[in-house]
Amino acid sequence: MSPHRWWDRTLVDKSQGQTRRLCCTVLASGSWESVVTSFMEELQSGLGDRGLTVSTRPEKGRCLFTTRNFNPGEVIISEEAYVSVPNNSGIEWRCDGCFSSSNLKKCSGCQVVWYCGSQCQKSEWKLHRLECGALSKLDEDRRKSVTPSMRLMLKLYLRRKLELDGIIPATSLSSYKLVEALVAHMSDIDEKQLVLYAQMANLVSLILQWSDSNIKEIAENFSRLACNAHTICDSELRPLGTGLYPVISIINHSCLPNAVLVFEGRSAVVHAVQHIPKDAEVLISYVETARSTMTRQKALKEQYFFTCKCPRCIKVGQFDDIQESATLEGYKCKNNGCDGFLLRDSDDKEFICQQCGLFRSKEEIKKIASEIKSLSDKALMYETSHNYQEAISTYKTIEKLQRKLCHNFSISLIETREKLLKMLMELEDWSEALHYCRLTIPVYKRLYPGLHPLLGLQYYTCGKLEWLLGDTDNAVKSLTNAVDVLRFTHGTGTPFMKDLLLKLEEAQAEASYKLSSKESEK
Ligand SMILES: C[S@@+](CC[C@H](N)C(=O)[O-])C[C@H]1O[C@@H](n2cnc3c(N)ncnc32)[C@H](O)[C@@H]1O
Repeated sequence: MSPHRWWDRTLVDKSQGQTRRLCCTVLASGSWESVVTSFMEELQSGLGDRGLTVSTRPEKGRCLFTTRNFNPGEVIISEEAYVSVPNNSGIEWRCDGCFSSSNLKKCSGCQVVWYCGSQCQKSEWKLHRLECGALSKLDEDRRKSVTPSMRLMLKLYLRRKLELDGIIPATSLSSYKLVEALVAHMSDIDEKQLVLYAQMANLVSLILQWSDSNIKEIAENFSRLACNAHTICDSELRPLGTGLYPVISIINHSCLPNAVLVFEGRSAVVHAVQHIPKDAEVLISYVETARSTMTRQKALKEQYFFTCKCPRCIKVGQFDDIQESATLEGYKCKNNGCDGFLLRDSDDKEFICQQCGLFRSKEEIKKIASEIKSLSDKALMYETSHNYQEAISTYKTIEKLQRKLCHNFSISLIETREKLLKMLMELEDWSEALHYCRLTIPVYKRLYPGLHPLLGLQYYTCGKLEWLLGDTDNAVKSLTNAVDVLRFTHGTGTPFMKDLLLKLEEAQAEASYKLSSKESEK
């Protein structure tokens, strides 16, 4: 029997068996339908007070709809993580409670989990007491091989146990029932992935050492996590960990979203980024929106198993979509004064500028692209070994070549400039960092129109650099631009936003002091 058939049978048959087993557990009296109905009623009543409702659409499954108007910047919903883990790797660790990376001490019991102090340790103790017991029984090598994804799964099962034992209460908006209701896409994942989930499930079961643990169910939950868990980021959108937010996970995707998901500590907060009328679907983006339709659709299909039919995606193949893709991921016109986009000619031998008609040879493009490729491998090597001087000089050469090859609004060019900006900031070369930051602003404005956190954060970086360099007037302008976006995407009450507003006030005060000093000198 081929492994494929074996997996098909095991997972599908056991899945049905498991669904029945759970029904029986939940159903002391009444039918499965009545359990689902009462669970949905509870969820609807929990959401009703917030002006939200869940409805189901054949092509999307569950969807989150509004039952009132939401203004730009308004919080649509916020949710604590049902379970979460920091992205601890062999080189970087964070506190399990607040994800901070300072003053960490290892849990003396399991030697796996870190805390920044007794407050975080205490707040996590109910769950960690069980996890610590399980991890402590492992030998050192096995303990070291416990990945964040495996810990997330362990915590999921331990939280379910605490809920069943009545130690952590289940509520209408936070319960394992909501986790079970999340899509798992078991019939869509390929055999290789199934085998991987099964191997991970085996390890989780080995760590839990529960006589009734069900490998198939754990594997299915791994698949659930893959399309429902969120990367938890700090206010500047740097990834810190992973969390499962079962209510926010009801929100579907659009490449033209009307809402954005940000994090305040481990709490997930969804803000409206435009006026959302009553009876509209709340939509966030699951993928980087500044990509061509083909790239976005590929990413959505691979991880979430659907074809997006949002207003941007239905334009696929139309002239403006082709233009957008060729600008984002294509080449530039040979004529430096022209900002046209290139398409292949009918013989597929050359590229033709769609604005001025100038030809560009495929050979020339290939040559520059292969130079960039070999330099990129080198630059990455320098970067990962923290040899920033060499990395910067190599990325500068890449940037020069990309300016010859790619359209001014190309993603690869902006990615290189972003890398240079980050490394130059690391080396405290503020003036060069500002040079690259300023180059990214017009591109960000085009790539992220409207209220997008990445545009706001880029203005913020620009403003900080300008202020550090004593260019107070421009710092005020950039920080004002940052506030104009981020007060909608991040709200105004977070420590990050309070700090930004304070910085803006200080920059404004300094600018007016400088102005009055100049006037009194006259
Ligand atoms: C995080 S869940 C969203 C909630 C989901 N609709 C449910 O019923 O639980 C992600 C899954 O929802 C579906 N989905 C999300 N956005 C979609 C869209 N724009 N079109 C079709 N399906 C979508 C896909 O099946 C995807 O894997």
